[in-house]
Amino acid sequence: MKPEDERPILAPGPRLTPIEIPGRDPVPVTLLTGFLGAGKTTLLNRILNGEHGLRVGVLVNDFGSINIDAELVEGVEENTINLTNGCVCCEIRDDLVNSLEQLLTRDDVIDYVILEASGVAEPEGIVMTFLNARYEKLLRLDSITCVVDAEAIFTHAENEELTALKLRQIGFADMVLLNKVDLVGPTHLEVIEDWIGQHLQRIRIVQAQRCDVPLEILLAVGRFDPAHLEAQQQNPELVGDQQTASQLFSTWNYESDQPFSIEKLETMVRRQLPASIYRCKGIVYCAEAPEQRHALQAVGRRTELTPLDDWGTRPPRTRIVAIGTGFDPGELTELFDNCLAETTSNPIN
Ligand SMILES: Nc1nc2c(ncn2[C@@H]2O[C@H](COP(=O)(O)OP(=O)(O)OP(=O)(O)O)[C@@H](O)[C@H]2O)c(=O)[nH]1
Repeated sequence: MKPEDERPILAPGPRLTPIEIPGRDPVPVTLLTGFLGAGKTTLLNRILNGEHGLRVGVLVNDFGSINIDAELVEGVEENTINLTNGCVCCEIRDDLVNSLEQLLTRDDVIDYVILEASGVAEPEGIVMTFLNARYEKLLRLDSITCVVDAEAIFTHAENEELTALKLRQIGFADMVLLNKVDLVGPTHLEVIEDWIGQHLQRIRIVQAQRCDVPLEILLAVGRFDPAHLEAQQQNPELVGDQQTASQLFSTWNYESDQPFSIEKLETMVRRQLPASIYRCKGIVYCAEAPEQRHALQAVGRRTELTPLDDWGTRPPRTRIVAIGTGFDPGELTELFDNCLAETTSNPIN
């Protein structure tokens, strides 16, 4: 392991007095990693809706000033903490630390913690936070599952930094969920498994559609292995010139009280979203169903617009984020503005 002063981004920080709550065992923590849009929230919801009988505390981190993921996590409002506007691996590490402490020192005991990292997060930095001596009596890192999008894993492969980040997310995990197998054929799956095998050894890979795997391989599995972490920290395939998420990615936010036309929005996102946008997601106010919230999901140009619950007492308001590199924010705003229901001139062709 490198000395701490050489790892300004990755070191856990000098918080060395262990926190202890008498009579409480360390709480197991599962870390969900994986690139933007791979299926982490899908997996989180599957776990939360599964039959495990655990009181789960959830930390969700979105990169961008609007945390859409927190709105897409199903049914654990009071135990969900949003970590917004940065990445828990670096920019908002203190928020992660504070939120963890808040969750784990509450009077009403949490049995399990799941952290969904943002899709741009460097996993090592987060792992080092969990391994801080301050938490050795408070939590136990149980496992790190990396979700991989079988369809999009090689998208933008020409961007070496992006590919290196995806590889690090896989390399620091103790299990890979090769997800979205419905979108690719068996040969492509073999190519991905070979690619992972060429760079990394002994990584368990489980194929899945919509992250549908048994809970038994996800929770309380005790898979985290410090020796594997140490080996990966020295693995020449994974070390490299790590940049912070905000150096590598730009975010764009959109908010509006005016309703969208579902049809215009879907068509625009499918046909006109710039290729430099890796991920776009949001909660949408639609003219066709004004009482109901809709979730907009786009990974590349693959798009889903799905109805959620009613707005209820919340004022209807669209909030969308996009993450990518080298796009023109003004152009993006114009594209979305053109999909508002009352806009008559729409350049979509
Ligand atoms: N076809 C298909 N779509 C999937 C599968 N799993 C997830 N999706 C869709 O992929 C999109 C992204 O899924 P999320 O679970 O939000 O991905 P994520 O990793 O949490 O995304 P970020 O948090 O933004 O990085 C959504 O539209 C999902 O419905 C799958 O196995 N097959």
